[in-house]
Amino acid sequence: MRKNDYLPLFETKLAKGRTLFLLFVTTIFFGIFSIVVYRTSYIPSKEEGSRRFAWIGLFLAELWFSLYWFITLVIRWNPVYRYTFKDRLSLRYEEVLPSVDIFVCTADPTAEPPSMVVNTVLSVMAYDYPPEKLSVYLSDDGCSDLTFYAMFEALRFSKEWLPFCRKFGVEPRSPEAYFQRANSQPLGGDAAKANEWTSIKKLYEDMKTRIESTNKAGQISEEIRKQHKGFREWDSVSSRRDHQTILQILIDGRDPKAVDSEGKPLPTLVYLAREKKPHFHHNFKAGAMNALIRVSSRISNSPIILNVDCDMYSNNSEAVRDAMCFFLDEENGHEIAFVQFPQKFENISKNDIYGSSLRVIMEVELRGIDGNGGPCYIGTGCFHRRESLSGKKCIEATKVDLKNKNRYRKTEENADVLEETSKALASCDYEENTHWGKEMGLMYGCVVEDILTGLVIQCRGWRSVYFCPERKGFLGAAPTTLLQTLVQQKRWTKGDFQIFLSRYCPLWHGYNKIPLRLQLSYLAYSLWPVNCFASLYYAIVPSLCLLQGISLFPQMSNLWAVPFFYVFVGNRVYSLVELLSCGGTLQEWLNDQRMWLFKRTTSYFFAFFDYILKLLGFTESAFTLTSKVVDDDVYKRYEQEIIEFGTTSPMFTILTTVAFLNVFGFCWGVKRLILGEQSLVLNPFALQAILSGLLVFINLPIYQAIFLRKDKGRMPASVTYQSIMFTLAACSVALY
Ligand SMILES: O=c1ccn([C@@H]2O[C@H](COP(=O)(O)OP(=O)(O)O[C@H]3O[C@H](CO)[C@@H](O)[C@H](O)[C@H]3O)[C@@H](O)[C@H]2O)c(=O)[nH]1
Ligand SMILES: [Mn+2]
Repeated sequence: MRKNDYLPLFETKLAKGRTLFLLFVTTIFFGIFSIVVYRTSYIPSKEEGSRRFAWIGLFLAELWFSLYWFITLVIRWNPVYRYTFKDRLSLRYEEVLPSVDIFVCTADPTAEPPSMVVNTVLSVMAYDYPPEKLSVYLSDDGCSDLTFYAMFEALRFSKEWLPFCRKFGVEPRSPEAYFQRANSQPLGGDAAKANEWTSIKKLYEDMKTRIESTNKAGQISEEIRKQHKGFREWDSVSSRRDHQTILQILIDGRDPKAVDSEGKPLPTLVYLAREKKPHFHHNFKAGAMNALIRVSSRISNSPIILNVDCDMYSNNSEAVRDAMCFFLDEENGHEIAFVQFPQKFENISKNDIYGSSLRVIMEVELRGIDGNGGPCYIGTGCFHRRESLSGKKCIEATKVDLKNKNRYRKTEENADVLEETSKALASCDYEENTHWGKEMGLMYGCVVEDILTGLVIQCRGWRSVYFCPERKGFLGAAPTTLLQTLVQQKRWTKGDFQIFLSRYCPLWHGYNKIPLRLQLSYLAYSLWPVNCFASLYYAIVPSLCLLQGISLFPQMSNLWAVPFFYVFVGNRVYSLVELLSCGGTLQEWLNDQRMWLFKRTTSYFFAFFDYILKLLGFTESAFTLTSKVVDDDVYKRYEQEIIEFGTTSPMFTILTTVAFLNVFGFCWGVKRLILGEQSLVLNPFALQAILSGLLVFINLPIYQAIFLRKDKGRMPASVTYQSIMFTLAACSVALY
């Protein structure tokens, strides 16, 4: 055994059941191999023109699926589980814990209500960590005085909230989430405690009411404006796209008067709206983060940076300590650039109707990618080493000593002076002719700045770690309508594809820098959009061929049908078991299957063409913000798990057209099975009809939305008409 001092601060365990997995994979592999043999040895002759054509297309689609299957296999090869020892951390380093800068990003007071932002900010201010070592920065790309006002309220409420959290070990430390959950049982029934609970709850609710009514009014009253000098800044703001830098240190942690109601120090709290000018590209979230990196380096300069989206509150007050177990580990800590926590969501419907919990990605795939060399950076819930964001390679980095005895950084400047002198760091032209966005900070030019930045950091020799504590570290808001989900997926898909085709392609850029299996893991996401072609083909052509009487699969009695069955059923059963084993339900699996079809035929398809249009210079990539608010009516349907259509969108037209084609194909298929002379097992159309039948089953909610539903979320008539036209066109092409 090693000396006590050197007991590691974290440990890594490998997943079990690998032999079984290997066995299963081998059988699937033989299945795929047999399909390839069948497809190549029975290619229809040239005389059967259209059948030959359809056959080869199907074969190509199957080859693509096989390649993609191989990549998902690489991801599942070697999942790892991480565990931390926070008690050892406290024993060894309690006095010298590193300080942490926490960045929260928000961009629009309408899509991201200030009352939500406040909760996120309060939750991270209340971490179980020495408060004098925490600095919270809010970046407001919406440059909204409403959001600033909410921060001002947070500053006052934190003086009561932080002591309350400490005293009662509150979890989670977002007041909204806490009061929603603990409502029925205020702290175990003790009268004094109950009183305290009631009074802080009232304080919170009053604050929330004030924030929301101010928000509704759309402006700040004169009375409030007098209470903080910061409000005056908005006198010279003409629009959110054109304004000076607004930097306000709301709480200055160095100030001995900055204490909570128990006299304990408060964390530093800073509001920043970086400068915006019409002619400067602001690079969305990556630009905001880079401005924060610079500004914070003057104000607190903590060696560790945590970044969260404004909709993702801290759900586990010990998460900072968990992260430190990795960074401070004597043996492996020095090469770890970031510690990524999973994205978990609190607003998932019972059976995750839109598949937005990303359960399999979070529970299975990222663990696997961690085993392959380190998880990707997924934008939120991630602790970074400041040094690794500065563009340095791992071996070149000075490895600043993270340990820190000093309570505060020694800057003599008082807060007002500090504000003035730091402003320039967030101005539009600061980055001109610098390496920011290219070598330093988060990378520009990609709508998934997170994935790209993570990849580049890993290629500089840094490691990363994926950590899923039992009590979820962060909880966010997932999109709650079908269209929002598809649009979000489109942004991700487009961004990942853009990386694939750029000079940062994991295959070239990562060559010899990161392990091959990590390069391949990145491909799983980069190649998402290409899936659309194979999927659209498989969802449309076999159905159309049923109309025309072209058979594309072996008869059921034929031995060659076995691999088709086995590979299809085997893989579906595997995905079901996988989902169930990480806590999903059967219905959730079905929903997930449907969403995969929907995403592949719409989001991926549009992402692909958007990218091509951008390449040709027709469009600029934009970051379409996911709205975090929806109508009550819409939300009710979400909770009842009724799929929301309700608006016209080309995405819905595609979905509906495919659904109609499947119905036609299926009806014709059934007709052929009934009228055919052979029995079912001998009928050459049986497998194809089953395929169309499955697609019809998956698409059932679409037919419902068209024909049966009366609510506002039903399919708009114009979408239906358009789709009928497309369907008829496709059918007539197929038939004549
Ligand atoms: O110009 C912008 C646009 C967005 N944001 C912030 O970026 C975050 C993510 O935006 P959201 O609309 O919630 O997108 P999601 O699809 O939910 O975000 C996921 O995907 C993004 C990359 O596409 C990552 O940056 C995020 O961390 C990740 O959660 C939010 O806090 C926004 O306030 C900005 O600060 N400035
Ligand atoms: Mn989000």
